[in-house]
Amino acid sequence: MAVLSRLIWRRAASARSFCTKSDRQLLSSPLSSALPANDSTGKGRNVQWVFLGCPGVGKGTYAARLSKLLGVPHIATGDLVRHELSSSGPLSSQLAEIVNQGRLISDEIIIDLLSKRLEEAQAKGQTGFILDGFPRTVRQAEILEDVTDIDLVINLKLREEALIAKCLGRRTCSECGGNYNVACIDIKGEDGNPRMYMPPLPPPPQCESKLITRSDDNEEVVKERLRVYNEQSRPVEDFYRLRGRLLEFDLPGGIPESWTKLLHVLNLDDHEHKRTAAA
Ligand SMILES: Nc1ncnc2c1ncn2[C@@H]1O[C@H](COP(=O)(O)OP(=O)(O)O)[C@@H](O)[C@H]1O
Repeated sequence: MAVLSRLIWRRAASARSFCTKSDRQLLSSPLSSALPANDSTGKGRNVQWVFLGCPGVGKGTYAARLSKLLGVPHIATGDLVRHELSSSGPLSSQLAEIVNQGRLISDEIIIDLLSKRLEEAQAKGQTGFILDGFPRTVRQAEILEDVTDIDLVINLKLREEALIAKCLGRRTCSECGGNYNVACIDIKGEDGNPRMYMPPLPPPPQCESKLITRSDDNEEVVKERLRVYNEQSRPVEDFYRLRGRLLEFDLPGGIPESWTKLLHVLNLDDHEHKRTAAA
C-alpha cells in the first residue's frame, strides 16, 4: 500500500493528536504543496472543489465539465470503485456485494483507492482537483479536512422523483465510455415549484447498440442509495455549511440551462467565453 494511503488511514483510524508534524507535511504534500500548473485560487495552486448531491443528481456531468474548463482532474470515487470491480482483484467480489445493495463501502477502502488516485495526480504535477462522490460520511469529510484545504463545496439539488427517473435512465457506452440518459423528465409545477423539464441525452447512433446499465441503477437499489444518502451523507452538507463553504445549487432543468446558471453563480461565465473563443 502506498505511503500516503497508509498515513491517511493511520490518521483516520487514530486520534487527532496521533500524527506528528512530519506526518502532516507528508499527508498534505500530494494535494497542495507541488508547484501549481495553473494558480486559479491565489493560494499557489489550482482549485480544490467537492461536489455533493444525491445519486442521479448530475455530479459526474457537471464535475467533468468544470474539470475540463479549469484544467484539473475530475476524481469520482464511484469510478474508482467501478474500476476496482472490473479488475477482478481480491477486493472485487466484496465490493460488488456492497455496491449492488446500495450501501457505502468502508472508509478504509475508499480512502485507500482515493489516495492512490491522488498520488497519480501528484506524480503528474497536478495541484488541484474536483472530487465527486467523496466525502460521503462525516468521518471522510474530517479526514479530508485534515489533509487538504477545500475551497468550495457545490451541493447539487433536484426533486426526488427526478433523481429516481434519472438514475433509471442512465446508460454508458461499453466501447467509448460515453454517458447518456434515455429518461425524459417532465414534472408539472405545483405547490409553488416550477415545472421541471429535462430532455433525454441520447447516445449517438454508433453507441446505440453498445449501451449498458449500471448494475446498481435499478429501482430497489436506487431507493436504498437515496435512503443511505439521507442517513449518512446529508450530515456532510451540514459539516461544510457550518464552515461557510457550501454553495447550494438547485438544478433548473436540463444540461444547457443548468450549466449556464452554474457558471454564472461560480463567476465563471467569462472563463467559458475566453475558452470558447480560444478553441
Ligand atoms: N465516498 C464513498 N464512500 C463509500 N462508498 C462509496 C464512495 N464513493 C462511491 N462509493 C460506492 O460506490 C457506489 C457508486 O458510487 P457513485 O458512482 O458515486 O454513485 P451515485 O450515482 O450513487 O452518486 C456507491 O453506491 C458506493 O457503494
